[in-house]
Amino acid sequence: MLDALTAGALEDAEARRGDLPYDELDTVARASRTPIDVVALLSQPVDGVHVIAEVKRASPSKGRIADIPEPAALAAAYAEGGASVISVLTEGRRFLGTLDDLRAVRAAVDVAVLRKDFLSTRYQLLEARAAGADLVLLIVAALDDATLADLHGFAEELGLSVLVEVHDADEVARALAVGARIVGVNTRDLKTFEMHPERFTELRPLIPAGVVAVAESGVQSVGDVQAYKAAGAHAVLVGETLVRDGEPAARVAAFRSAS
Ligand SMILES: O=C(O)c1ccccc1NCC(=O)[C@H](O)[C@H](O)COP(=O)(O)O
Repeated sequence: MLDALTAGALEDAEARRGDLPYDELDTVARASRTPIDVVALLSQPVDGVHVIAEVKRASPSKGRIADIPEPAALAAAYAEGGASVISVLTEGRRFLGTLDDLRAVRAAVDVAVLRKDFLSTRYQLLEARAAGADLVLLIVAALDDATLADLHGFAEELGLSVLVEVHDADEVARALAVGARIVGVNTRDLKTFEMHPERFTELRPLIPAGVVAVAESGVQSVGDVQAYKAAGAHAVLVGETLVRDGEPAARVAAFRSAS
């Protein structure tokens, strides 16, 4: 599944590259607004926990989840509720996201924005910066060590913060080896789609002080957030629960203040 998602995202980016060559995009990206330092942002202590609130229409595990005709309006609600970061899924084939969603969110809110996608090339990082992202996702399981190191270094050169996603101890070690400063433990098994919330608690001791720890996926209740905070999460990343909620601002605020 991960290989297919990564290959599809690459194919779509290669098609866009036909319209906007690498060198032109590089110029546009580097001239765009200076990204927010998300490492510093998520390192700031808060009473509760930082919330990364996701714009998510669909997923491989659930199919269509929510109609989101105006991602900007949803992002504004998330910001009103106190989200520290808005995550925008830009993958088109299974998550039904677009880079235009990210641009619309960027234009609507001042808070940090994450490009959540299956990124494997420098071109896709340039796209993220040009569209207004502050933070990009790199999934350790989808990348070999050399590519992970190259993309991590290039993202930082562009001023982008990087959320490095892991699923097990070996991947934590690989993330730290490239200098990851934000490590996200995805509690969803990307092969079986089963949820393993205990995985965050198991892996958290392997993430050193000074590195931001994010608990990703499956958060449904304030109790879930409290458990992740107690286990040492600086932030939680929440998608489905928020997009299904009729009052996303209130739900973000409740998660944000969980302690
Ligand atoms: O959500 C999926 O089904 C999925 C399947 C395969 C790869 C990635 C997938 N999700 C991406 C994410 O990481 C989640 O959207 C994110 O962590 C939020 O999860 P949730 O709160 O459970 O919607």
